[in-house]
Amino acid sequence: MEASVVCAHLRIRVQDPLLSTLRRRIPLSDYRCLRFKSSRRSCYTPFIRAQQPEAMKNSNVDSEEMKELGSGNPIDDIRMKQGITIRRRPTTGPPQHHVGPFEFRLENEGNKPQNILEEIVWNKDVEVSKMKEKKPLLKLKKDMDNALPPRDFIGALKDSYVRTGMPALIAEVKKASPSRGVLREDFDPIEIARAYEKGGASCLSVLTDQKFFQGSFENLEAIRSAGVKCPLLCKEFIIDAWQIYYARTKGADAILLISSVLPDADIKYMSKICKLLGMAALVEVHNEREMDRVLAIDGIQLIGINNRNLETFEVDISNTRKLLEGERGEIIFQKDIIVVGESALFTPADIAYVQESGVRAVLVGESIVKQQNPTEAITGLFGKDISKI
Ligand SMILES: O=P(O)(O)OC[C@@H](O)[C@@H](O)c1c[nH]c2ccccc12
Repeated sequence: MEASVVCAHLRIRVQDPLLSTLRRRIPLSDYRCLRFKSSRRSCYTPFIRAQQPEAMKNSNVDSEEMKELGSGNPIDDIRMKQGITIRRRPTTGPPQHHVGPFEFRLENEGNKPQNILEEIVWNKDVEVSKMKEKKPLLKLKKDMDNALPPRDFIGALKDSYVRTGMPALIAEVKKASPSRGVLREDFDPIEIARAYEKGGASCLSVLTDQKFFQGSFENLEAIRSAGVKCPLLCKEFIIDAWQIYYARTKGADAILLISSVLPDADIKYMSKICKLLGMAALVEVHNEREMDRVLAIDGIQLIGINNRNLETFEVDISNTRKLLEGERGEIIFQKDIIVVGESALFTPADIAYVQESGVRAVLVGESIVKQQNPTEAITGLFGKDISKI
């Protein structure tokens, strides 16, 4: 007898000796401590999960049932069901796979991130653990008493849209990116922030990731302390609620939640924390599936459609249009959600295109940060001086 089961990355064949041993010889109560070495395939070491799925209990498991069982790991199951391809960093050894009642690791499988976004997230995991150790949440909460008060990020976008009839601008203070390299050598964050404000930006986005974007929390704090009035988005890869509190202590008024990284439960929980702290959450989506997930969550007020795929770096501004067509656009309209068109916007025609698609705000970095005079760059991008409207 042989059962063939498929999981995310591989197909394994569980051979007869293993299955029949499972059926005949193992008392159910001993499942948790057993470990099998497969003599035929030395590359994997399946062992039995502590909790037995119901279907295993009658011990007549055939290949079809095995397929139905799912991974048995609730967190992985949820992520998979929601189409989240970005995996969290395995803490030790190669990643663990789950097939029906089995957990196993492939000894030869590299413990490497599959794409740049995954690499960033894994790196962030290590970084945040260290930061949390230095400053546990209780201490951090004390720092929040001294933080400058949060400002109305969404209100600023709405006011600007109503006033100008053009998408409100979230201008990004961005030195470099993994896809474009260094965008500006003479990078003075405060000077750039002031220039953006002068050019008519409603809000600013400040990259804080050091390793991949050459950003920092010092930049965020410095811009806030310099008296720049535009509300500030902390552009960070958030994977832990601790980071939201940290961003608040550094003067952030909004944070980014990336739906290809975070399951629905995290998005719900983290956006609630934002509300409690008086901050906004910009929830980023890149495809229809992510958009549908986010639209099904109550209380989401701000959605960003990224025209850049963070896994492959491909850019396509028609993505904004695609995700706002038909029923999705209707729901967004009814819920009065503000949609932000993100990335790869360079010309007045690009701005007009995303506005016609239904966005009320845009998030722009490269095209304005690269130019010597960012104030004039904004006028060039919109085709007019939006600071005077
Ligand atoms: O520089 P651009 O192409 O104008 O893009 C700005 C912004 O949309 C981009 O930096 C961005 C969008 N979502 C992100 C998530 C993480 C890091 C960066 C981003």
